[in-house]
Amino acid sequence: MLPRETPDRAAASIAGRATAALETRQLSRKSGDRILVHDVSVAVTAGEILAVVGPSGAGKSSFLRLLNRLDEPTSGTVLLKSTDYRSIAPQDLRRRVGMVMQTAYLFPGTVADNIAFGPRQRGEAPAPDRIAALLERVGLPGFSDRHVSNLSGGEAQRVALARTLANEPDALLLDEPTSALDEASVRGIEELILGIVGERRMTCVIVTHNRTQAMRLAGRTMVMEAGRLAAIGPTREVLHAG
Ligand SMILES: Nc1ncnc2c1ncn2[C@@H]1O[C@H](COP(=O)(O)OP(=O)(O)OP(=O)(O)O)[C@@H](O)[C@H]1O
Repeated sequence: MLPRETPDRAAASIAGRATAALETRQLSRKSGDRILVHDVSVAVTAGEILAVVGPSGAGKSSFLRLLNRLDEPTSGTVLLKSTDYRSIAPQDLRRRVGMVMQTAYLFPGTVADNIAFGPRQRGEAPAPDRIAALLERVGLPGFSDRHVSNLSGGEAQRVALARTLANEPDALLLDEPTSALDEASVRGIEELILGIVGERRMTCVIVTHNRTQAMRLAGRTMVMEAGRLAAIGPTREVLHAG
């Protein structure tokens, strides 16, 4: 039996839902008999960073990939600003929910070509000024004409972020975005993430194996174990309890 909700709790839960920019409802994915993600319900608000931590193989990346339908849920769904994401056209969904992976998958060409890619697909080629402004924002002024093969790992991650920002997403999904970088680049990328999420009021979900990174970035943290949500709460409480 479900626990009964008191009127206060019910009101709080309705208020929480009203402000949730991204919400999963009993989100699950199986592959054959294998449970990758099971029954995860969580709501994230605009401007909030939620960290997802847990042991290797716990389903963190699998969970993230469900949030923009890179993989399809077996059951449950995701709401984006209260709209079921299954009713959003895939191209629009990918624009609204940007993703940056551990390694930046840039295609051969210049930095500007990469940043213009998303908008161009929608017939909205961005002006050079706009590309320059995005590059300025990610700390790469003057990089427009650089070929991506000449970028360091940290620079490539900054370009990946700028490419995502060019789509003006509502939500940003980050899968171990700094784990392939040296320590000096890590802090720079973390500051960038904090800055852009705050100023654009984006919703951000970051998978990280690095607990101190979760402390630095995320107000709340959820712990996954064997595909399930094992704990969620303020990062300090959750990680100190673990
Ligand atoms: N498409 C798939 N089919 C079957 N099993 C899969 C598939 N994708 C992932 N898995 C398995 O599901 C489990 C969860 O994988 P996932 O990559 O989501 O975990 P993770 O918590 O992100 O791990 P890590 O921290 O090592 O990256 C793992 O055991 C993985 O081998």
